[in-house]
Amino acid sequence: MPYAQQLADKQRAAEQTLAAHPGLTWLDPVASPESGYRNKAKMVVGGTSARPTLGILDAAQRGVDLRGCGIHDPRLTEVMPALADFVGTAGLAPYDVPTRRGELKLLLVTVSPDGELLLRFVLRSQESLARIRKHLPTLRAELPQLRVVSANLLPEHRAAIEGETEILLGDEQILPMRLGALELHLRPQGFFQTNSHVAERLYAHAGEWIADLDPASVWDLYCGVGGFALSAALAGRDAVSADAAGSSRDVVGIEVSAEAIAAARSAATASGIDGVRFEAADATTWAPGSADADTGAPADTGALAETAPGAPASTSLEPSLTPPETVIVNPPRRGIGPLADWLERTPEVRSVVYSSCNVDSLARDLAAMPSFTAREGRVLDMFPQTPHSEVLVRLER
Ligand SMILES: C[S@@+](CC[C@H](N)C(=O)[O-])C[C@H]1O[C@@H](n2cnc3c(N)ncnc32)[C@H](O)[C@@H]1O
Repeated sequence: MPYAQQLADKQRAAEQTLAAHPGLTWLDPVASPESGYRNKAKMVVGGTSARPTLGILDAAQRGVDLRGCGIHDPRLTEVMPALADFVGTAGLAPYDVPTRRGELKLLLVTVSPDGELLLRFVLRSQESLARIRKHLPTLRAELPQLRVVSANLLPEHRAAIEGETEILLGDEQILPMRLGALELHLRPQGFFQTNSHVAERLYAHAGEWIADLDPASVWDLYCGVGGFALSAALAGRDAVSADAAGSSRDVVGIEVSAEAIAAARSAATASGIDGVRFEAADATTWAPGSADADTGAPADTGALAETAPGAPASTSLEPSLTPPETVIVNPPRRGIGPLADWLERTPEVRSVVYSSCNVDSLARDLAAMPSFTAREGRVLDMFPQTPHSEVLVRLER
């Protein structure tokens, strides 16, 4: 399908799905490079050690090679031969799903906008770790852009991309992801938007809305490695003052993945952005718990569980335990669930910036927040050649 038609279809789909919001002004959609846009390759390894396939499994669970996939950044495609050779050199047996034998399940590779790589071996066990370590210097010599390398353990026989245990294979654990004025940090297990070009536009646009709203306080819920929170902290600062530490805006980022929070904190420190704090918590209980704490009702959240009885509830996160003026949400496809109801009944929150990768759950969540008016919306084509897109909406109470 011609790219212009893809974009027009996505725009129409978003407008139709959100047709219940007549006050919504749609801005021009943000286009992406139509190929080579994906910064991460998730390659299931099949075949044999000598002749591995890197790609997907077919219906019979046999490997299908997709190393030339056109949506991958070309800098990922060009390293695939070296990675396939490494499978043979290190004697890594691809995991065979039908017989449940073998060790190497996936290769996960991310490329930064600067061309550096994060490489992860998803393994059934530690059996092949010594051989990976032994041959890694040769791979690093061949691919000097390899910055972070790790092994992830997925011992169970299940259709998952990765397991919980991560073993670093080298000193570096951070891949810097430079997106315009923002430098984000990616660690092996954190989520990152898959299209760096469009992610840069997404954070910049959200930052423009925050600069325009100019709230004293912002919560970024589902903050991942902190793209929206850091953009919100910098929003409205000019280039000169952005160099100086300190922001008058109080920003809190909440995310369930501790790895992502560690990356967000490290990016804030590296860029000298203070006034922004990141905490690992479940946003759906953390936000209502914090707000309840402010009104004196008992708080029932992990984030507040360490607060001594009778002690001020703000000890863990001073002074942001009162609801903020603006909330940014960027949830997984299922949407924000109970947070829609919390936003609806929390009058301190005057505006919401909602970034959604699923316009159906976005429409459902907005229907649960009738006190807010959707003012502006924008389709950002994060996923060309697929029916998916990112939709950014600005809501005001
Ligand atoms: C679509 S990603 C967005 C991440 C981030 N805003 C960004 O731009 O990279 C959704 C994030 O929500 C996190 N998440 C999922 N459920 C959560 C919850 N209940 N509370 C907090 N974070 C959650 C995931 O770990 C993931 O990082």
